[in-house]
Amino acid sequence: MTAITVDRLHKTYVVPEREGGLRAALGALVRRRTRQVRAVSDVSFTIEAGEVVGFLGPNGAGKTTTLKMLAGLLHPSEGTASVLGHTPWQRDRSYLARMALIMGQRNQLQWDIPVLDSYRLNQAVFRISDADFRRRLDEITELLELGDLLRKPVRNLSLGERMKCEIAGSLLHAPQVLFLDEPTIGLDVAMQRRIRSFVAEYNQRTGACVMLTSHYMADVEALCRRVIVIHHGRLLFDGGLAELVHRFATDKTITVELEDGSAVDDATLAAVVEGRAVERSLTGLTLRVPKADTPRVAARLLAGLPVTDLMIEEPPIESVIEQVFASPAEDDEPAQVEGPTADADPVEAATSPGEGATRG
Ligand SMILES: Nc1ncnc2c1ncn2[C@@H]1O[C@H](COP(=O)(O)OP(=O)(O)OP(=O)(O)O)[C@@H](O)[C@H]1O
Repeated sequence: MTAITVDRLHKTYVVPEREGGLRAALGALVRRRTRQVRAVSDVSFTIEAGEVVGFLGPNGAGKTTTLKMLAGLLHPSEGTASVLGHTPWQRDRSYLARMALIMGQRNQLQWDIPVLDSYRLNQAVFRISDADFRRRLDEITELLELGDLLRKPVRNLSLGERMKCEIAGSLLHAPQVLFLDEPTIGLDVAMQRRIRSFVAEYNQRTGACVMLTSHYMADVEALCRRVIVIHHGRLLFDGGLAELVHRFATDKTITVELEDGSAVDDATLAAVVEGRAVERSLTGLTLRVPKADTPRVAARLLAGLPVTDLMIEEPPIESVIEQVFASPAEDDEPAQVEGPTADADPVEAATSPGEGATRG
């Protein structure tokens, strides 16, 4: 069953443009200049129920804007989307009760009151029965090891503790679609791992569909078999993680172990690798070669050096992604227009009972 359908979605922000100085400020009162920032351009994809999909792109690619549209916080400029059969920006109460947007850099919980009190607030907002609330809270408390944290005011929690409590609070209404925007940002490696395994567990237990943005490739590798990559607002790739590496990786890494790594002199090594850059280690060496040259270079290494072991690998996902993101913009020059300054998006500015779980 398809959970999310996005069809030719566009979002252009209209932002006021002001020059410094009194003269410009006075001029702006009668004649305002605005600039259009194209954040999302013609993006289409579908996601099936139960899928966990990585939503990748460099800073400013349009990920958060897309997630905000799907969570109903922003109206698109053009295009349509359907999530669980709802049009997100219509903000039906029944839709808000079935999804959650969790942003690593935003707070949902009330700063000065104990975590549990914020959860009680969510219970009232989402009309969760006492029995369901207790059962879900017990389950999540155990999985995330929340323990005593529930009684502490949020301001006394560490970043990692707060993030665990934020995630737990956003799941008490048992959403079927999760939009996770950098849920592990700034957390130490152990906490990242804990959150990752919790998301995997939640997905397996409930069959919820998850869209995840993260700059940590470990999150993506652990959770997502499929990735959607956007760049400059446009969809660049939609497919398997392995396929992404295969399609975009131009090089392979060859690592060899040598009988006595340090004994190979520079001149011999340079001749064998034909002057390529080589990284030496205590036990051998590593070099990156274009895919097509891999068999020939491997053969030269085996013939020319005292090799005890040889490995050929795809480059790490981080470096493949870096390569993908390095591709130039097609037409991302912001269009300059003159006109009235746009007000804040009415949906984004709105407050409603559902906003407890859909912060922007
Ligand atoms: N409220 C806004 N008003 C004007 N421009 C905006 C607004 N929000 C985002 N943008 C612009 O839209 C583009 C896409 O931003 P968005 O936050 O969606 O990217 P992102 O992929 O989530 O980036 P990051 O990884 O840095 O969070 C950027 O050029 C950004 O400056």
